[in-house]
Amino acid sequence: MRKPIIAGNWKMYKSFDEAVDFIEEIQQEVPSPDKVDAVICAPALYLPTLVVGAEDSSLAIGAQNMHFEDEGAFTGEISPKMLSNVNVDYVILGHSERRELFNETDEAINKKVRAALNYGIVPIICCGETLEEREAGQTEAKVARQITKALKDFAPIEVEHMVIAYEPIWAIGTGKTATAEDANTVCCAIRLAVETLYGKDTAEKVRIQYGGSVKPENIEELLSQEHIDGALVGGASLQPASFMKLLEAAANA
Ligand SMILES: O=C[C@H](O)COP(=O)(O)O
Repeated sequence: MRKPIIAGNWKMYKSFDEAVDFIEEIQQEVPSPDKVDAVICAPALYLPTLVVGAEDSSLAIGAQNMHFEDEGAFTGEISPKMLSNVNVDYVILGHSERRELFNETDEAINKKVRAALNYGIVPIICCGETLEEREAGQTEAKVARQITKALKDFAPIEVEHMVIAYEPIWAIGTGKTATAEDANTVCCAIRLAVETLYGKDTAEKVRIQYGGSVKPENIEELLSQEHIDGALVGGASLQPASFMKLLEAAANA
């Protein structure tokens, strides 16, 4: 059985003080890493402070994006080497907001995944379809294409430790969730895409999260699905109480 992983994506929300208070409030309550991996992906500016704030707890801290180069003339960017210097454990890559608003390509995401692994940072690789693509019956082909490109040229042992997040774009921040069965079907298609590239053993080990209006009310049903191993959570990760409920549901799944 794959261990569940719940990752909060704070996006561009929270003041510095709110972020510090959140970590302080939950850090001793986070369930054991034997049961669930708990991650908060915070704005880059706050990462070093939050890593220190969470260091005696089971909570890991992640970034929401990074460049693929170690260093260089890339104004405004943050490198995997920099994230590693401040002991960041995870990074979200290829979120639909970055793909759509900042023109991130599959090729760049593939390079970022490579760079994250080079520094021992676990990538959370996002994929998902628009409403138009869903209505045109293109969902599974779209996510398989995104994952095939993002996972190009790795060793199976590297792929096992990656996390994939299936996030239908129409479900993000809208209150609309894919049904648990539909989400499971797409996560199964993603696992098959991984199997095609790296074989069944590897595909069985990769953890696949669902994301898109996940909240305490729907997490149990989502986690009860065979191919859903956790959640990437926006809105419901912003309040300590709702984030803790998601962690508890995953720890007891
Ligand atoms: O990365 C998180 C997703 O974009 C989901 O956001 P949401 O839970 O607010 O729908």
